[in-house]
Amino acid sequence: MTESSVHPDLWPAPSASGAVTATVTAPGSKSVTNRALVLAALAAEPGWLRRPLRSRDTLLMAEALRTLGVGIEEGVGPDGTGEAWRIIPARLHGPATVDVGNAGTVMRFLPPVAALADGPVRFDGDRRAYERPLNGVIDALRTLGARIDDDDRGCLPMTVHGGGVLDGGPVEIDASSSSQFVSALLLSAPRFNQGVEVRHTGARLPSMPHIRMTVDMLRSVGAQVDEPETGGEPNVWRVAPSALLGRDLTVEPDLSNAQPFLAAALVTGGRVTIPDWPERTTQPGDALREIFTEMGGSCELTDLGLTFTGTGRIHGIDVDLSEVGELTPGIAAVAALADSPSTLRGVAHLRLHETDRLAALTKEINELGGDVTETADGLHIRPRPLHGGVFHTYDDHRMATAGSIIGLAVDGVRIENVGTTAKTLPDFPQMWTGMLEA
Ligand SMILES: O=C(O)C1=C[C@@H](OP(=O)(O)O)[C@@H](O)[C@H](O)C1
Ligand SMILES: C=C(OP(=O)(O)O)C(=O)O
Repeated sequence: MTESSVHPDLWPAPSASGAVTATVTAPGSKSVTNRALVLAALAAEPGWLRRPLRSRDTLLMAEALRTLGVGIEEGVGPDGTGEAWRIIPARLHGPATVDVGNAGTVMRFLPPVAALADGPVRFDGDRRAYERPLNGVIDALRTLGARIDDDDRGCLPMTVHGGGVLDGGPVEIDASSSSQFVSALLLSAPRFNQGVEVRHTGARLPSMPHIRMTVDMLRSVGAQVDEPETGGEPNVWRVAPSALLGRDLTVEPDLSNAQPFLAAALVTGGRVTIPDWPERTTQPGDALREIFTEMGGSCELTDLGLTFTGTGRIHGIDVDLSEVGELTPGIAAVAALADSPSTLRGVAHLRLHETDRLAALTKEINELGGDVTETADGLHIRPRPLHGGVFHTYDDHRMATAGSIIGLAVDGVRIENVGTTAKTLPDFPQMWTGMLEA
């Protein structure tokens, strides 16, 4: 187990002296980068990954794949522009130890890859990673022919005893606690002897855009996928066995990490542009265009990117966030500053994220004078005048950015361990102060 650190350091979140006007370039998407790395590692030929996100979660993914034998050369692209990684697939092998940190994508996407490796692969990670559900992946892999030693606990640490090949075939899983169970099985499935048929049996399935992202990216490297949204059976995904192409992929900016910057325009009545906002995307962050508009701004997608303009007034919202759960902390922060109450629904599974996000948001906003209550599947937020204080972050990058949003409007907010943003956005403090000085 890698210890999650206790950080005595407190970062004074800067308040905004007026309307923020800035252009902020968001680094690459975590979810796209880590899917692209897995697919490139499983391909039949080398590929390129341009503008990859360089953060804790993606560097852990790259390091784990290297440990399994994959070549990943970090450098600039063939035309000399921007960062590009060359990924050279190779025979996957153990013995190896994979550190997943607290990355859901690493702890869920890599066990199926390890099942295709020759030799034992041990998985370990942060203390919190031991508590995050993995049973959907472990049970499914056993059904599909893998041997896994997890002391029957259904979570980390564990060892996948890869046999070099995996049968694959039909499997039922309950992915109501994380969409990543489904994505994990689909991503490696072209390399299973029979491919896979995943049938989700649970009552709910969160984060559907992330499953769409998995399906889209599989298809873009040549995989054949049947899925519910293009005429397939409800709750069933099928991936045929096939070789995967090595591609040249440019990673989109991380729209969920663009959230705090867009929120700054909303909260201060300013204007923020995020260049390279994709016209079409499976990223859940695209929903911010609608959600933040409803909360009091307007947005425009042009050749310059997405420009969001605030009005200086923030309205409460009643919204089901089950599809876009990772946006919840940022929306809760804005809602705490609104002129009317908000209800955020459909996100019970956030209790199993980096921290219990529903409990953490409730406690931290209330300690600044707020009035937030937890519901069975979300939050009620009644705005109150807030005051300064310490905003604890529980090793959760999105708690740190949420606290910073509040700090724009409330003097004296200090963020505990702002460095935890390195999970997906290592330069956050500099980007944030840069935005305010622009
Ligand atoms: O597949 C992915 O890249 C992700 C899926 C979602 O997970 P859950 O379905 O567990 O919420 C999301 O919250 C996470 O940040 C990234
Ligand atoms: C839930 C998140 O991360 P993970 O990929 O670790 O699940 C997140 O980034 O909000």
